Order: sequence, then C-alpha cells, then structure tokens
Amino acid sequence: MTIELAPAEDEEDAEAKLAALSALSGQVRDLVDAVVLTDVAESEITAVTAELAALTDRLHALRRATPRSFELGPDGVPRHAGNAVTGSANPHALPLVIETTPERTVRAELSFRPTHEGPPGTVHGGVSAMILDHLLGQAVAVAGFPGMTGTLTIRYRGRVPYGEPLLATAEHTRSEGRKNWVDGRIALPGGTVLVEATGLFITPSAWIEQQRPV
Ligand SMILES: CCCCC/C=C\C/C=C\C/C=C\C/C=C\CCCC(=O)SCCNC(=O)CCNC(=O)[C@H](O)C(C)(C)COP(=O)(O)OP(=O)(O)OC[C@H]1O[C@@H](n2cnc3c(N)ncnc32)[C@H](O)[C@@H]1OP(=O)(O)O
Repeated sequence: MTIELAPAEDEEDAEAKLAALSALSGQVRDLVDAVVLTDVAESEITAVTAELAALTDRLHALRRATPRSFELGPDGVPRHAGNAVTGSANPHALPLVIETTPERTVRAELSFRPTHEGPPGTVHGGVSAMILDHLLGQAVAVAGFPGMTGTLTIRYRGRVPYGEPLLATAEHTRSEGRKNWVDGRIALPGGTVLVEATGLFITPSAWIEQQRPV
C-alpha cells in the first residue's frame, strides 16, 4: 500500500501563481511609469485606455476579498505579497526588499521611480516617509519587539532623487514596556543622509494577549 502525501504540485502551483502575479505587478509598475512619462497623441492615449479597461475586466473575473496577507513562504521566511511597501504582488510597492543584518538591524537598497515625483525631479516626502515607516517597523520586529506605528518623526535634510540607487537602514534603539523606539534613514550610497526618521512603535496589547499561555 502506498500513502499519498499532499500533492506537491499544490504548493508549486501556488508559488507559480504568485510568481506570475509578481511579474504582472512589475509590468503594471512599468505601465504606471509609462503613463506619467508618456507624450503620445490623445487618440493613442484613448485607445490604450480602452485596452486597459478590457484587461481590468479580465482580472476582475475572479476577485479576492483582500490583498494577499502575511504567510510563510516555502523557505520558512514570512512574506506579505500584498503589502503596499514590500509586496511583490502589489504594483503600488517599490517593492522594498529588506535584509536583516547579523546585528539584527535592517537595510534595503532601493531606487524610486518617476511615479514617485513630488517637487520637480524630487521624490514626494510622503513616499519617503512611507518607506521609512515600514523599514522602522521591520527593524523593531527583527529586534524582537513587533509593533504598530505610534509616532513617526521625519527630518528632510536633502532632496531625494528618483532613478538613482539609495540605501535605507534602521535599527531598534530602546524599549520601555510595550513602547519601542527606532531610528532610520535614507542615504546616498556614499553615506550622505537625505531623510532621517525616528519612530515609536507600540506592541498592541492584543498581540501580548495572543502570546500569553493559556
Ligand atoms: C503592516 C503589518 C502589521 C501586522 C504586523 C504583524 C507582525 C509583525 C511582524 C513583522 C512586521 C514587519 C514589518 C512591518 C511592520 C510595521 C510597518 C507598518 C507600520 C504601520 O503602518 S502601522 C499602521 C499605523 N498605525 C496604526 O494604525 C496604529 C493605530 N493605533 C492602535 O492600533 C493602538 O492605538 C495602539 C496599538 C498603537 C496602542 O493600543 P493599545 O491598546 O495596545 O495600547 P494603549 O493605548 O494602552 O497604549 C500603550 C501605551 O502606548 C502609548 N501610546 C499609544 N498610542 C500612542 C501613540 N500613537 N503615540 C504615542 N504613544 C502612544 C499610550 O499612551 C500608553 O502609554 P503609557 O503606558 O505610558 O500610558
């Protein structure tokens, strides 16, 4: 007698579908940049809009209730494919790819796109703040103090360019009870800091309750 294990192709199918969705999201990011930069004729814009409406309808054919949530990948690493900052399957996300250092701090190499423009030739300050919010949240999480943003203080020291390599880093600095402080920054590769952030992340009481042994 043979014992059938759960079909491996289920997980492979799910991974292949996620990979396809990530590729679609990348294509949509290119599309968004193309939209903000295009200078084609009005008739062409109208024609493309009609084609996109048809494509949108095809994707609407089967809808989830919410974007993809936190899950464990096949490698055991948590991922959040639908996240607005890090989600590979969310066209709104850069996506930010965050590494954890041996010192339990975080770093991410990143490059903004024309779609992030605020002041001419400059990344919108709110976009920089969003990236730092998430990076700081990840920094407290990898230090062992996961929480939600209570306050986020940003100091803009220099213009943030798009289309150029940048480095974002963050580290947990201290905790008192459920309050956790963290510092971070976005800098040029040479080290010049363009945006500094300090955050207070609160571990929700509900999360503590969930971890309390019954
Ligand atoms: C996006 C992921 C979320 C899920 C994460 C799951 C797992 C984490 C693992 C990995 C995650 C990795 C990276 C991503 C992480 C984060 C990045 C995204 C960050 C966000 O995008 S997150 C959205 C914006 N964020 C909110 O949506 C918060 C709304 N809010 C609330 O959900 C509650 O308000 C809460 C939970 C904050 C507190 O609620 P609570 O009931 O647990 O605690 P309580 O009110 O008792 O406060 C206890 C003590 O903190 C003080 N305190 C409270 N709030 C304060 C504040 N704002 N400023 C200064 N101090 C504050 C009190 O004054 C008291 O201080 P004291 O003890 O001295 O009196």
